[in-house]
Amino acid sequence: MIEVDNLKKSFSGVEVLKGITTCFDKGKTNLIIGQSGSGKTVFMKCLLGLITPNEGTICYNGKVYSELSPAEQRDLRQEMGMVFQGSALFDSMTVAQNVMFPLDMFTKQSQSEMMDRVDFVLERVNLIDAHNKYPAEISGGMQKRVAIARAIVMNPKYLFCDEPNSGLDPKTAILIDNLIQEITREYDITTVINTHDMNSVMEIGEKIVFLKDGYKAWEGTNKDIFKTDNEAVTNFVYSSELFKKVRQMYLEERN
Ligand SMILES: Nc1ncnc2c1ncn2[C@@H]1O[C@H](COP(=O)(O)OP(=O)(O)OP(=O)(O)O)[C@@H](O)[C@H]1O
Repeated sequence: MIEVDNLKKSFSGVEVLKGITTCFDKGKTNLIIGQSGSGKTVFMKCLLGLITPNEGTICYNGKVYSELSPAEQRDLRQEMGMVFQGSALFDSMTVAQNVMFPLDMFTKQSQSEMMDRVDFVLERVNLIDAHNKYPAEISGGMQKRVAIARAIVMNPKYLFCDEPNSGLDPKTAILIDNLIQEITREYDITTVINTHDMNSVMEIGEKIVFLKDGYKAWEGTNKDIFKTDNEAVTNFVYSSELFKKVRQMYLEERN
């Protein structure tokens, strides 16, 4: 679980996060949504320990990050997995080498132990024959699965995904969403996903935090989002005619 209390961040006197309080539950897919420039990336970088907030606290399973020693902060960061926008695989490494990279960097495991773990996570993301392929030789969806395998290879307690569906067709995007949700539940991970994808909001939005101009303007579940009359949320989520119709049908069905 990650608990965020009154988080504030400014750059050159301009406040970008204006006092965010929320929490992200274990075993759930937690989504951060909001318009471009609303502060999603800065928020996620604070959660990753890459940006130091000016005020407020972030508490990871009971441990307040700013109160930890540098060594404890380093240990905590090793409990975090990250799926970057665009996958961010090393082009010159094979799939297996990409996935093994964190184990090689941060553990003292033997080659065979690391290989076993790589086999296990690649199998978990349904990539059994891709070990020796290079990123350029596999599809975007497969690259994303490699990125997920690499993010979970260290058995993280926290998983952060930045726009995990960018560049994928809608069908593949749903497969990736479902895979992230399954893994989150299976390993009881606290997963936080930064997304623009309304399909993800509807499919896997177990907790949604909506940011607007650096504030938390709304939070709730994908079921709540159908019912809310918060204008900022409805303007954002239902900017598409299709989603307006889906919402209308949902509300009619309930009445
Ligand atoms: N290092 C920085 N220095 C100064 N300003 C920054 C820095 N990082 C972000 N900002 C500003 O903070 C605001 C929020 O940016 P952020 O990248 O978090 O938005 P976002 O919601 O992730 O947008 P997008 O959806 O387009 O990625 C923007 O006005 C941006 O210019």
